[in-house]
This record gives sequence, C-alpha cells and structure tokens, in this order.
Amino acid sequence: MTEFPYDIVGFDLDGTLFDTLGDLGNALNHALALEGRAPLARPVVRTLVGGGVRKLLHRGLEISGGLPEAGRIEDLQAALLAFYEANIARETGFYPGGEAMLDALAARGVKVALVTNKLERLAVQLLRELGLSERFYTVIGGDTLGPGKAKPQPDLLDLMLDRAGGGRAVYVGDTSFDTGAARAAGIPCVVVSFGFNDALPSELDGAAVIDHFDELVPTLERIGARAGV
Ligand SMILES: O=C(O)COP(=O)(O)O
Ligand SMILES: [Mg+2]
Repeated sequence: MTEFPYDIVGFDLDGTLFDTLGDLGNALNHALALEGRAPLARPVVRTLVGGGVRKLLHRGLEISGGLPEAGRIEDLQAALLAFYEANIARETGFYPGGEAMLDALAARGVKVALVTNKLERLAVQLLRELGLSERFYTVIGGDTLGPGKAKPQPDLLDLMLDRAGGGRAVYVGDTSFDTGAARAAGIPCVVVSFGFNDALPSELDGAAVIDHFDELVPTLERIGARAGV
C-alpha cells in the first residue's frame, strides 16, 4: 500500500461535515419572529449560510423585509445565538458516511481539524454535545483570530497547519468561502455537492467534487497522486 498523500485534513462544519440546516434555520427564524417576520423555508436558509452568524442574520433580515437599525440587529443576533446555543444539536448530525470516513482517515494516521466560520465556542459546544471532541486535533472558528480573518481569508487554514506543526494538508468545504480560503492558503479543496453550496459545485473551483463521504479517501488518493504530494 502506498502512503496516504495527506497528513492533515481540515473540514468545514456547516454544510460540509454536519447538516446543521434545521437547527440554524430554527435559530434564524426565532430571531426573525422577534422582528415580526415570517419564517424562511429551509431551501432559502440554505443559501444564507457560510459567512458566519452575523451574515446569516443580515441576509435573513434583508430578504424578509429589510434591515432594522444597528442596535436592534445586535439584540436580534444575541437572541439568535442564545436560541442556537440552547438547541444546537437537536437536528444536527453527520452527512451520510461522515463517521465512517473519519474512522478511515484515523486508520491512515491522518490528523483531522475542524475549521469553520462559526464562532469557535459554538463549534466546540456542538462537538461536545455530539460526543466527537476527541476526533479533532484542533477546532478553529471564524472569531479565533479576531475580526477580518475568517474564510475566505487564508488565516484560519494557516493556523490549522501551524497547530499541526506543518504537513501536507487538504481542506474539505461546501462554499466559495472554503475554496477561496484554501486557494489563498495554497492548499487543495475538495468540494462536497451535498452542502449549502453557494454556486454549482463544479463551478466552485475545487480540486475535486464528491457526492458522498465514501468518495473522500479515494478522491484524496487520486488528487494527491496527481499533485505528486
Ligand atoms: O456558520 C456559517 O455561516 C459558516 O460556517 P462554516 O464555515 O462551518 O460553513
Ligand atoms: Mg460551510
């Protein structure tokens, strides 16, 4: 057996490793209801996730009647977060094959990271509630490095590499925030077609597209061999 081509595999959270749409949608709709707005349907919420909670709320407000004044938005964001924290793992779980895929990576000695635009404490809380904290050598959130460093900037992925002490890394994501960050960090990105894709998966400009997590290990072997890593 030839050696596996990657030492580090980083995963995006929302819409990549976990289907968080139900719980995010419920939290957003809770905040919108406080502003007298009608709930947004899941297929609409799906198009709003990727840039973190502030963008999620802003975009939700914009498309449901417009933005209220700044202080009110802050209050609504606090309400959204409080609701989400209390209900973070009600409907959330792996996409099909996710857990077996993590087992397959672990069996190959790969270090696995979670790198998300979600707030770090929410990502940590979600892993804890799902009983998965031990599986990741690091959890990095959109606020971990402070303002202006979230994806599509490369900084979170640079930190992922630093915390592993270097190595051959690849990222797995579902939106242009992910492919943009990976490109800027100089690492390949595998796109999952089952996430909250903000463009056609084939147009997100990743190194490969997968339709199921069963395809990840063979895909990494293929693109690693192609890149000569
Ligand atoms: O919460 C978001 O909007 C984005 O989170 P993600 O980076 O894990 O997709
Ligand atoms: Mg995502």
